[in-house]
Amino acid sequence: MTEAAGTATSLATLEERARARPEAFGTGALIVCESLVRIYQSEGVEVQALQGLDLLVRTGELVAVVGASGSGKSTLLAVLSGLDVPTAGQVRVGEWDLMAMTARQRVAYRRSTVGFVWQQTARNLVPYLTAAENVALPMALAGRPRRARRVDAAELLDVLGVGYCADRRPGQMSGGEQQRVAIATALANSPQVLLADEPTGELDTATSADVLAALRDVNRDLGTTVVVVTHDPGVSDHVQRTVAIRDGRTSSEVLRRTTTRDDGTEHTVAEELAVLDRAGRVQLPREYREALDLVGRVRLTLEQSHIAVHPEHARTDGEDAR
Ligand SMILES: Nc1ncnc2c1ncn2[C@@H]1O[C@H](COP(=O)(O)OP(=O)(O)OP(=O)(O)O)[C@@H](O)[C@H]1O
Repeated sequence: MTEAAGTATSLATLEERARARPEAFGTGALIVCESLVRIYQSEGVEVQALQGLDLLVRTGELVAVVGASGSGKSTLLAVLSGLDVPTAGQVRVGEWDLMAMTARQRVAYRRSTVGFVWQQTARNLVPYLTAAENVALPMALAGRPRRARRVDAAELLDVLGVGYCADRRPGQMSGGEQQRVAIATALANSPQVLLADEPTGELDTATSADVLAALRDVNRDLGTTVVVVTHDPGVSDHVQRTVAIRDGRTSSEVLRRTTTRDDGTEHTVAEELAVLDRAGRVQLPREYREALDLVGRVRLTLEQSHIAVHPEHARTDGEDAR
């Protein structure tokens, strides 16, 4: 082999290796949470609200985040909304590095990039302003001219199906109407991301379904990326992607896909997947652990198409020890 040919070969090999190198975590995602940790100090006791949470959300997705009380859902949303800063990890929304923003950038981020809807209807709307005035308020703060504010506010209320509430104050509307006006208000400055923390927490089942449907409409019709936090596991029946948080980490996801049968009819399939984190950790569902009495150490074997987990004292040649 000539020297030139040898050089060409090694260059090609290097190029191939470079191409094969995995992309950086979160490349192409709108929201990137990587190994997020949030530790609170409360009366001398440390509470780890987030314990290395990874989450990626692409532009245009609607994601529900579910989990038991205390699992870290609200902490995650407070971080994404720019209200709280994690103790460690990386968090990015669009171009914004939320770990490294100045106070001024934080205000700009909260005004332009994200909109929020909270559980408490009273926290979302100013009680002495009408629905139209509430929606127009963030537009005024952003310097939008009065006439444009009026037109855009009316249009947003129509999109949310509450145009008829334009001249009513929050006290003159039902809980569901107030939350839909709150969504319109959160969308006033066309944020890329809408964050909703238990927006249906104070509503009955039927009204909750309406508010979730409104979030779906906003996601589909306006293209806004939506992250909605709820303790209601039933939400996964209404959205395509549900991320479950357990002990401050993403533990599993339910994905719903609509497929078309040969006869043209559509049906939806929901599949629950465990989440493998960046360090290779996966959380085994409690039912599985209890069924096989898995505690402490387990034995892993690599099979051709899967990895098997055996109780420590089981034989791994296909036949369990008695
Ligand atoms: N400001 C704080 N100071 C101390 N501990 C806190 C603080 N905020 C949250 N925590 C603790 O962090 C953990 C996660 O709380 P977080 O509110 O994120 O959970 P959650 O899943 O939203 O719960 P819920 O559904 O009850 O609102 C809990 O143990 C909580 O007590």
